[in-house]
Amino acid sequence: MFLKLPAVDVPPRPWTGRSDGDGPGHRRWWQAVTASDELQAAAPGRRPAAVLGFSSDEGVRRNQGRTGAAAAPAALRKALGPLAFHLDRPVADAGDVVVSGEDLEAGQERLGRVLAALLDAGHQTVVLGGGHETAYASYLGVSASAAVQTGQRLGVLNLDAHFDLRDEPVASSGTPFLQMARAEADAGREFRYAVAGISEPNNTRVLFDTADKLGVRYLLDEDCEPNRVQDFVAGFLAEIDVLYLTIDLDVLPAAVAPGVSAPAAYGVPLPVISAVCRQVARSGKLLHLDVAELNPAFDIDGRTARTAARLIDTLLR
Ligand SMILES: N=CN[C@@H](CCC(=O)O)C(=O)O
Ligand SMILES: [Mn+2]
Ligand SMILES: [Mn+2]
Repeated sequence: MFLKLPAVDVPPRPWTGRSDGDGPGHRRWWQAVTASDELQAAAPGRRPAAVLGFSSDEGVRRNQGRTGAAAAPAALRKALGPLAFHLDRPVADAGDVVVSGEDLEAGQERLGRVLAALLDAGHQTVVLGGGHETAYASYLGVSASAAVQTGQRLGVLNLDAHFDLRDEPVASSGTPFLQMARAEADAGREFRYAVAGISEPNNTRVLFDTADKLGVRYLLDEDCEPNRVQDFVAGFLAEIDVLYLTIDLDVLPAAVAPGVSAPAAYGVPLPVISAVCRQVARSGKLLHLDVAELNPAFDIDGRTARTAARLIDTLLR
């Protein structure tokens, strides 16, 4: 029984990559990924993964950043394609939702509808952003999913140099978590939001005050020493049932993540971020994940996309 999904804007295309042969021992991601027309409702057991692109620049443009993130889903697939496939679950590509012109809100709603359908059919979902306005699109899907609607406690863990809690008249890549806080309050739920990697000089006093008012748990980039991050994440996971993990690639040092709107002068080292991903994967609580803010136009050697691809691979183990 194939899954009927709400329409995407660009259907999945065949993946490409290096070929060492056809046998299972030679398998790479591009040979393993199937198109979403082969997506089925998940049988009990290891959840199949579904990848969905959110091609959007509009949030970054509204937030006065350097645009280019609309090209990120394609760049992320290109970086994932040649990786050796060691996962013990199938992966399907559901195509892309594309933000056309300035209508960010309509695009976020479309993404949310497809995502909720994938989640409710039992998939481990991965959204390839987009600027960090991707997070609000992800939230629309996650909050509409049966898991959250039936009362499971949702936690949002953001790996980011920024709070993205801006109070602005229009939504942007700087506002998604304040939008979520308001939506959760409207739904009568507690907003559980934690951020690791906050750069003090890159967030104003107003943003810290907003975080404190909302009860946001955060760890500064300079405090992201391995044991401390592990305790921080473990404490957060203990209070929730299902996790939405969002990785803003500007949490990483500019040397490994130059291709973002706002490269980090300090950044949290990749081994620390990777350890968080392993911890989250092991927890069994990961409902949904996304990666955001990749800007291929500034991505020297594809470093940022390669790093993101590796983290996605780690999270699906
Ligand atoms: N997505 C959010 N971006 C940051 C950008 C900061 C900067 O450009 O320095 C923010 O709004 O805080
Ligand atoms: Mn950021
Ligand atoms: Mn962000």
